[in-house]
Amino acid sequence: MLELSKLTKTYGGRTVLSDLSHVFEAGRFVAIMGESGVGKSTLLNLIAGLDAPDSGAVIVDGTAMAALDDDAATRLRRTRMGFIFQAFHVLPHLTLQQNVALPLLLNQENAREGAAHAETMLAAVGLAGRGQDFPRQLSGGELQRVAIARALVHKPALLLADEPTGNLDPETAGGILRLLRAEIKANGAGAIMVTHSHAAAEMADEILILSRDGLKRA
Ligand SMILES: Nc1ncnc2c1ncn2[C@@H]1O[C@H](COP(=O)(O)OP(=O)(O)OP(=O)(O)O)[C@@H](O)[C@H]1O
Repeated sequence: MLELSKLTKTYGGRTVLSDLSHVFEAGRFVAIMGESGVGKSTLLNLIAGLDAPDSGAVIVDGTAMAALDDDAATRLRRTRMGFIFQAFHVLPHLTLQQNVALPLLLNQENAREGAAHAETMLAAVGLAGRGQDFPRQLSGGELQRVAIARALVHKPALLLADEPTGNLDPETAGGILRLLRAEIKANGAGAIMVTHSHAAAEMADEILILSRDGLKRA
């Protein structure tokens, strides 16, 4: 369970998020939509711990993230969360198998088991036998499937995704989102997905709109 309590974030004197509170239930797939510049990515970054709020708290399973030291916060993020962010693209100099195994290695899983586990996950996203390929050999849609495999390989309780199908054609995007939904549901994971696409948002269990008044059901 993830609780946001009175989150406020300002940039250079401009308030982007003001006293925002919301409870995200475990295991629910939620889409967040809203006008450009309203603060959707900012909100996701605060939840991910990539940025800190000016005030308020991000509370994961009853623990306020700010109450943890850096190591504990990093550990919690690595084990409990998965990320599909534009900035965390697939690394070009690693094979697909190495890319997907990365969260497992960071979580101290041994390399051989990690590699086998990564291959299983690649197969689950339709890339069986491609583990030794490099990202340059893949299409945009295939790369996005690698990002999904990497985000879910360590079975996080919560997936955070920022425009996971932003640069894909509608048909490919639909396939990716069906896959994303199937994988999180198979793992019992929750997800928070920021998107401008109504078709993408329709794949979620619930759509929330972020505005100056906070998060409201669509
Ligand atoms: N690191 C930063 N420094 C300064 N201003 C920032 C920073 N990050 C975001 N902002 C500002 O905060 C506001 C919200 O940005 P954010 O990217 O969260 O909006 P968004 O709703 O995700 O927009 P879009 O839908 O266009 O991606 C914008 O005005 C943006 O310029």
